[in-house]
Order: sequence, then structure tokens, then C-alpha cells
Amino acid sequence: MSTYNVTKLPIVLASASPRRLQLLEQIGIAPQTVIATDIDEAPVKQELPRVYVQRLANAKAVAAQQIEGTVPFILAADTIAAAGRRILNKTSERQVAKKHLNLLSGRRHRVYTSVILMNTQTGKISSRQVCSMVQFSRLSEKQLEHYLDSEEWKDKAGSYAIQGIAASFIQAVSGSYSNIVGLPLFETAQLLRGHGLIL
Ligand SMILES: Cc1cn([C@H]2C[C@H](O)[C@@H](COP(=O)(O)OP(=O)(O)OP(=O)(O)O)O2)c(=O)[nH]c1=O
Repeated sequence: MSTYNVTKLPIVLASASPRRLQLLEQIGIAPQTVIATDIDEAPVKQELPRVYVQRLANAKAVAAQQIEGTVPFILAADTIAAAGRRILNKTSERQVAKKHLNLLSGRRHRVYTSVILMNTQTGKISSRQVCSMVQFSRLSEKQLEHYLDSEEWKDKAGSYAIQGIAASFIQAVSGSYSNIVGLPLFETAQLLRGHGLIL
């Protein structure tokens, strides 16, 4: 990707995700600093997916503010996949990933991202939540095991990455594609525009 026209903004990207950094670069933006936060990601009992994802994005912004509160803005995001009320979070365990993919196989599910822009001086938060639908084809046991061997699913919400091999299982997407990869670009740009950070 060309780095021509990438503008450095006075924001901290509160994310260890290399995808989020790349997605920002795609729209010509580079954060001043990147901070990985370490928050408790355990869902509260009966917590709805859209409530959970918002809570985590908020927690990442607050955690980043405690580490670096001098840069004017913090951008944080959280992405999850949801099959009905069930939250399919990232995992590094093959057995859990297999369960997730069996749930998604042959069905439609939702992917939510909550994006937060925090003003570190006032503590004021602006946010957007985006939901996309993803239709998976039916996976055979062989396809599933082969995909698990790739390890591309590790640390991805829903245990797949649409930007990788899993694209060959995805029949249709409705809504924002960048949302599924971890940062809905249109809505993120809207937040940044709302604070006069970009045109
Ligand atoms: C569904 C899906 C998720 N993902 C990724 C986006 C997110 O990075 C990740 C979900 O985990 P997140 O907790 O949202 O993010 P992260 O752990 O990568 O980074 P951090 O917590 O530091 O912000 O899954 C893909 O890359 N492709 C996909 O198709």
C-alpha cells in the first residue's frame, strides 16, 4: 500500500491489532502512538453482544488514557462475532475455534464493532457501533480441520478472518466490510470529522 498522503493525527490508537493500523492507513491516517491495552474481556452473565462490545471498547479507551493521557485523542475499538445472543470472542484454543466454526457453518451471523473516540482533556467520549451480517457456507469436517491447521483463526473474533483463507467460505456480506476486519472506516472517519481531525 502507498504511504503517500498519510497524515499523522494527534490520536493514540488503543489497539494491538495490526489490522486496525492498516485500515487507518488505508484512509490516509497514522496515529501518533499505538498502545496495547490489557483489559478483562470476560463477558458478564447474560450480557448482550452489542452491550459487551461497547463496554470493552470503552474499557480499552479508559485503560489507554491511564497509560498516555497527554495526546489529545484516543481511538479504541472492539470487534466480536455473535450467533444469536451468543458471543464468539477471539481464542487461541483450537477446540474453541472448532466449536465457533461449527456454529457459523451454513448460517448467517453478525459482527459488531464499537469504535470510541475519547477527548483526553475533557474525558468526553463519542462512539459508533456498526453491525455487519456474514453468511458462511456449510463447512465439511475436512475443510474445517484444514482451516484450523492454517492458524489464521487465532485471536480473531468468531475464529475466522474474512481477509484470509476464510473468504473462500463466505457467501455474502451485508454492511461494512472494514467493520468485520476490525474498524468500520466510514464511521471512524465520521467520528474523526466530527472533531475536526480530518476533512
Ligand atoms: C471477524 C474478524 C475479526 N478480525 C479481528 C479484528 C480484531 O482485531 C479481532 C477481534 O479482537 P479485538 O479484541 O477486537 O482486537 P485485538 O485483540 O485484535 O486488538 P486490541 O484488543 O488490542 O484492540 O478479530 C479479523 O481480523 N477478521 C475477521 O474476519
